[in-house]
Amino acid sequence: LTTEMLQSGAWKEAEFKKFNFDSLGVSPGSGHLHPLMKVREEFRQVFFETGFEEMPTNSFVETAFWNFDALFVPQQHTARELQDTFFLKDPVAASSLPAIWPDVKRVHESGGYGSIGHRCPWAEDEAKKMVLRTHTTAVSSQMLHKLAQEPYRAAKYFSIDRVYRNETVDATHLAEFHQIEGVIADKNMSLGSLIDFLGVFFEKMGISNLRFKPTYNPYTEPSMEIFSWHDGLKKWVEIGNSGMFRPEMLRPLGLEDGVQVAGFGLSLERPTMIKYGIDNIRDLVGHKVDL
Ligand SMILES: COC[C@@H]1[C@H](c2ccc(C#Cc3ccccc3)cc2)[C@@H]2CN(C(=O)Nc3ccc(OC4CC4)cc3)C[C@@H](O)[C@@H](O)CN12
Repeated sequence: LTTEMLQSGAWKEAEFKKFNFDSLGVSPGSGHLHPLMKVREEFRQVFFETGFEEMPTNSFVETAFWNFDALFVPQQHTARELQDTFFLKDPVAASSLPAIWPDVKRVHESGGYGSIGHRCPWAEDEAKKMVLRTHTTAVSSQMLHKLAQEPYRAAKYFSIDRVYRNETVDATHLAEFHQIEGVIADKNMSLGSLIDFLGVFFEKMGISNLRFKPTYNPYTEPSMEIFSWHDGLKKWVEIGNSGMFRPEMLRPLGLEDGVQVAGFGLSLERPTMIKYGIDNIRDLVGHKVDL
């Protein structure tokens, strides 16, 4: 049946076969997950397999309190300056802070729980500022605070979501990237058990032969950078960061002495770019994505 047959009326004399309503028809070009979402799904399955529950990370905006202060990040830390953090203009600040803020202030200014603190001034107004979260640890701190409100239980939480850093962008860094974070709360958690767990976790992603290097994070002590030998590049590649959360963070959140919490993190973009052989992050995200 053609346009000409319809226009000339020739269709009236033509013989047509019966319409087959059971035919499948031409399959449409199907959609597919973005590479980042494919790799995100792989990590999510590994977390579920290892008994983690997913954290609610739907709020990109957090107070500086949860993003920094509750993590024992001093108010004078450079990470809290405009060059590293996106501060909101509206609303510029939260109207109030969680009830635990006096204990957080005390630990920052004069220590506690065996710590000498930062011995720097701590202002409520600084903690009330609204920021685009610079790490998903801003959610982990709130989840640990909630956990502390219940009778003690061991818990494993994870999140894979967007975080924002006001950094200069280059071929492998954008102001927005995805952080993968795992947090394990237990009464028998040690650095050794964290190292063992990380070996199991990364093995499930096909990454073995890990090496650990001491490093510094404001909210974890000890802290370790995680490295893996990359056969293609013939060199040790930094694949993440980890550590034991400090008592100066855990105790003001309400977690009792004896509860240890380990945490680790990596980005989603780096493994995705390596897996798909993408050199420039703009080929992964942005308007010109021809997959
Ligand atoms: C501002 O950038 C931070 C980001 C991102 C990162 C770093 C630290 C954390 C963290 C944490 C943490 C620590 C303690 C407690 C809780 C969370 C999360 C993401 C990656 C972390 N990194 C990173 O992802 N590298 C990586 C990961 C996987 C990978 O897979 C390959 C197939 C083998 C390859 C590389 C390391 C570097 O890329 C680093 O230069 C960039 N880092």
